[in-house]
Amino acid sequence: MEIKAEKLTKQYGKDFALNNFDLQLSGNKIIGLLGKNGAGKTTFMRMLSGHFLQSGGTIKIDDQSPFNNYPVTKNICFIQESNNFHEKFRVHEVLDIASIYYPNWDKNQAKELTKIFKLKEKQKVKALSKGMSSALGIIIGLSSNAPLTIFDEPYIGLDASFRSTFYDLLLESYENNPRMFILSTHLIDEVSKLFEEVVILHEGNKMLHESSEHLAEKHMILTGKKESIDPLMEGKNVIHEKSILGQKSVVLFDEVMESVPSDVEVSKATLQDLFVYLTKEEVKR
Ligand SMILES: Nc1ncnc2c1ncn2[C@@H]1O[C@H](COP(=O)(O)OP(=O)(O)OP(=O)(O)O)[C@@H](O)[C@H]1O
Repeated sequence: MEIKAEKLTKQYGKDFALNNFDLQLSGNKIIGLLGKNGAGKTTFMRMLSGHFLQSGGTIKIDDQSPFNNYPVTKNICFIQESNNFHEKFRVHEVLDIASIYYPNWDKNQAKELTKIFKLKEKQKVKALSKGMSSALGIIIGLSSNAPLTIFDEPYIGLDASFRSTFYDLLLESYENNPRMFILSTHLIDEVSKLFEEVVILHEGNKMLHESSEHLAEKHMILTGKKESIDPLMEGKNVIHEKSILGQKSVVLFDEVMESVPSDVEVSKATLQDLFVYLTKEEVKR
């Protein structure tokens, strides 16, 4: 699966939800799509899923536009934050409809996951709690076996234990049937270990697209006495700094330093922290 967005733009009145957004994704991997509230993540995922048309630019999946194009969209399963399954249906009916839409639907997997998430097949959608409704979306996302499966914060209402079950199942499903997953989340620390690649959207544009490995390599935290740290910061891209009681800690981005003085400690930031530092308003990149 090859995704290519070029100068992708979505405008609402005078406001741009996406503005000349370029992105290329390919291969079977789990990709984290991160961004602050309003960054444009859902807008991008909706266009990727063919739900609506862009105002400008192009979006192609394997060289085809997804909008209104079932041969493309049957291979895309988009699970949204609030699933909006029709209230009059029962759980098994929602699953039956999904099984017709998605050509690679795995009925046994859906049955097993329904048990794991403790959903009753005969229960009506309108009687599902928020967490149960999220679970139903997750069951569809995983059982669809769609070559491109997109989860937009699919865990609303799910408790920590079921969220952890979801992450385990996602990994298991990926290992059994490698495909492209795009996962948009604000709970970055919970899932960062799953991401092979990370995309950060900021104010309707791409701020960063890196493999997790490269992202770890291209930054460093330096901690030590202020006198030792200050000279190391000169001319460097410092995305965060803090000082406590004469001890200073700085985060350098896009910088590789072969060696540091012996009294300076080198460590790595979590993805969550990097995300926060990079998307803070005062950071210039
Ligand atoms: N239907 C709409 N009409 C007008 N503006 C919209 C509409 N949908 C989205 N927007 C605007 O587009 C921008 C991007 O919204 P989007 O939902 O894509 O962001 P997001 O990154 O998914 O945010 P969140 O993390 O809060 O879900 C926001 O400024 C939002 O207000």
